[in-house]
Amino acid sequence: MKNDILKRLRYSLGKDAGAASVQDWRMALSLVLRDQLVDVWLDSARRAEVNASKRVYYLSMEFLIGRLIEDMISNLGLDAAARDAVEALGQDYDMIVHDEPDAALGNGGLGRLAACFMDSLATLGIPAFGYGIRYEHGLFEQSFVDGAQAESPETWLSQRHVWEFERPEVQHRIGFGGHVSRDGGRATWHPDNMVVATGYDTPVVGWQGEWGNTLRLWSAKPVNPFDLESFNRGDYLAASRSEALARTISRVLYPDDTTENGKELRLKQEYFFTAASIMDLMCRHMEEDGDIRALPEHVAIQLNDTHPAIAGPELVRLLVDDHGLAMAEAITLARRCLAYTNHTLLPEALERWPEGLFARVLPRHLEIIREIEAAQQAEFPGSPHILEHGDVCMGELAFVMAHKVNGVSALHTDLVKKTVFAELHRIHPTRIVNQTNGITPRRWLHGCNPALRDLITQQLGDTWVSDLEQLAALKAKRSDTSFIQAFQQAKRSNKVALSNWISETCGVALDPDAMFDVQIKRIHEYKRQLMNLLETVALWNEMRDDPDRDWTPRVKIFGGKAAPGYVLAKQIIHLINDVARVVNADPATKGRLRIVFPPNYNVTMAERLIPAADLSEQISTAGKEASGTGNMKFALNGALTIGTLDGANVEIRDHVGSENFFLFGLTASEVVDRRHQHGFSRAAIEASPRLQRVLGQIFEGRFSPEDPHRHHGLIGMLYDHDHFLVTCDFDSYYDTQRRADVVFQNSRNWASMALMNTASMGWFSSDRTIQGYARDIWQADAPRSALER
Ligand SMILES: CCc1ccc([C@H](C)CC(=O)N[C@@H]2O[C@H](CO)[C@@H](O)[C@H](O)[C@H]2O)cc1
Repeated sequence: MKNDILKRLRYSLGKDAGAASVQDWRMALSLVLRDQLVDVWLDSARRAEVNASKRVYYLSMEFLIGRLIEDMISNLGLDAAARDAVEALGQDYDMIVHDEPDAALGNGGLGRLAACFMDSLATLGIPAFGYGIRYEHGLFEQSFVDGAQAESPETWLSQRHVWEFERPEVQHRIGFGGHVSRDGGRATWHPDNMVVATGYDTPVVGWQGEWGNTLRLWSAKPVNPFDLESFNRGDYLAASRSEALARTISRVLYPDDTTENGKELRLKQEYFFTAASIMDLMCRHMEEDGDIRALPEHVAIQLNDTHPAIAGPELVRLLVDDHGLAMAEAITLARRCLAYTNHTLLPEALERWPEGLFARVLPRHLEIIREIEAAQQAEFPGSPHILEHGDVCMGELAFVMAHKVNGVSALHTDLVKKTVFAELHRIHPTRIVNQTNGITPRRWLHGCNPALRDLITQQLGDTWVSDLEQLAALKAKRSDTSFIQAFQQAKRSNKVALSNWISETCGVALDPDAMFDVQIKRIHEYKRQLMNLLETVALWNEMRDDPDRDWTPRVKIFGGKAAPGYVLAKQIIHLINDVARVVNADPATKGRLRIVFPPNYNVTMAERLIPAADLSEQISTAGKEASGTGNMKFALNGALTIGTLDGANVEIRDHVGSENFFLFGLTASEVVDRRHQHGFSRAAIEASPRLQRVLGQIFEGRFSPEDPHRHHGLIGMLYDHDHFLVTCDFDSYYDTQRRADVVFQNSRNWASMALMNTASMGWFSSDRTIQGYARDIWQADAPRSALER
């Protein structure tokens, strides 16, 4: 490999070793690795074609991939070889792999789940394509200016993205606007604005490099790139106008992760990638099979939330307008190919597009949606409407056009049946199924936690990496002193590594023997970072009130971005940084309490923080977090969870044992009841002197002397609009934190509880989740699943 790297450096990058930069070495190493995976990739594509096997198409507006170099290395089993080769060339291996920018093509949970699913589909040998958008700019870069979030454009493509292959021959014309003409019964759409979707393919090779799938991301390009006439007239802007307009469609990821923004460009992005993907898979089917009516046998399309829900009308459009099927048959055929995953119950996240906008941008699709609505109403009179109050409801459209709909945790799926789709569930009682989320153990244990990985492999061999339930064998080690010590040592070495990184990047010194208490996720009121912060201030107060008490030293670590337009979430960030500044400067609690908030939380930072965590904060208002996946990553890496009975916390607690989980707070049904009680938050504050004191301090500007009124809005909101019941869960949360303090003081006991978490997380592998989709939704076989091996 050493010579291959030198050869690539010379002939692909035109550099000799003496002149090479870290980036050059990384590119050269990556190109050598790429050579290794192309064979299995192309071979898999050929085999899928020859076997005419059913393909899965995962349509997602987001793929939160992170870095790929380490994934490629470990899936090819080249960890040692790559490190040895790079070190033999006198280079710093960690520096080289850390040089790769994150592919931050997603906001949070939904996007990261899509990335984990791609890894599991390849590891299980299920032929699949991931389809999405090749954003020029991913999720914004976050920095803090005087404690407040500032955003700047993300620039991952400012350098060559070495893992992708541009496919200039894979192009589809995507239309917008215009009108529909009719001759006889046939409709023809005449768009008045076209762009070209060009495919960029990234190979996704599974564990042990036995199968490779494709992530095809679409980039928008103009039909006519350059208007020479305008240029010759000296109107240079006009000359590149069409190019600029076209590129806008795949220019940037919308940074909202819970609020639909109703922007026309967002609708165009959704249609652009969905239409290109549907056209692409139809071409492949017609080339390979040729019988349009056989489509459902060969194609399973999964819609990652409602963002690609236009896939239903688009498929029907092609079947009717291009293939001449009758509307009714086309609708039925399309439904047999489509399935939809719901990821949120938050009303503001459910997409509804104004009919007027639809009529302007997608006139033919609006007609077809009317046909779909009419057919649904005819067959199921009184069924909830897709077209309602002048809006196109994308949730109802996705549901009606899918043969299966799933939630992402048992509690969430239950709530989907009882709330957002209650009526449709009554009409279609077998359509909704549950598929509890999962995470890939390749990135989220084998890759990010070598210390724990090696300890486990020493014990079990390494087949656990693709058969995670084997971890259960470690339960027998919970009273094995030497194993527990080795387990503790692995955690401590991760905490030391993180302490070094935090002191370098944030200039804050951490005590690796303190409890590392971590909350990393998007900033949102329902995730209740605010409650965590209020508990921290209460703890600070009592550490100062009672300095002689044997306090468990705590390090509070926060990480997460707020959607730029989400003012309240940005205020929460500002408050956390304001409190951190005061607490970290307080000699009275020095060495006992530290608060750090490293800016620009992303996948790579999660890989750094999670292995070093002792306590995982999963404290959302019950009924609001559809599943969570960070919760799974923490437990797998030997952290204990403090959490509510929400999302997948419920199933995690069932698997790890209630004795190994710090539960607190109202349940989902208690939340609903409490909300109906008038003045519930004032009553809760009234009943908690501890909370009153903290709210008073913040309100008076104790943590923002330079702007005493800064947090008035936030605190005022808790008195009268505490929609997410921070006030009601505060005391039980505080008490549970104190319980965790006591347990942590018995490090041996804590470690065996942590081991029980790691050992019990096998079921939360995304391999198990994907096998569930393959069995219950796609009817696709998984040739390489552990079961089949
Ligand atoms: C239209 C704006 C928008 C963009 C993204 C979203 C996503 C659905 C939000 C999201 O990421 N949801 C998270 O999905 C995860 C994967 O299933 C779950 O684990 C999280 O609980 C859920 O919040 C909603 C609305």
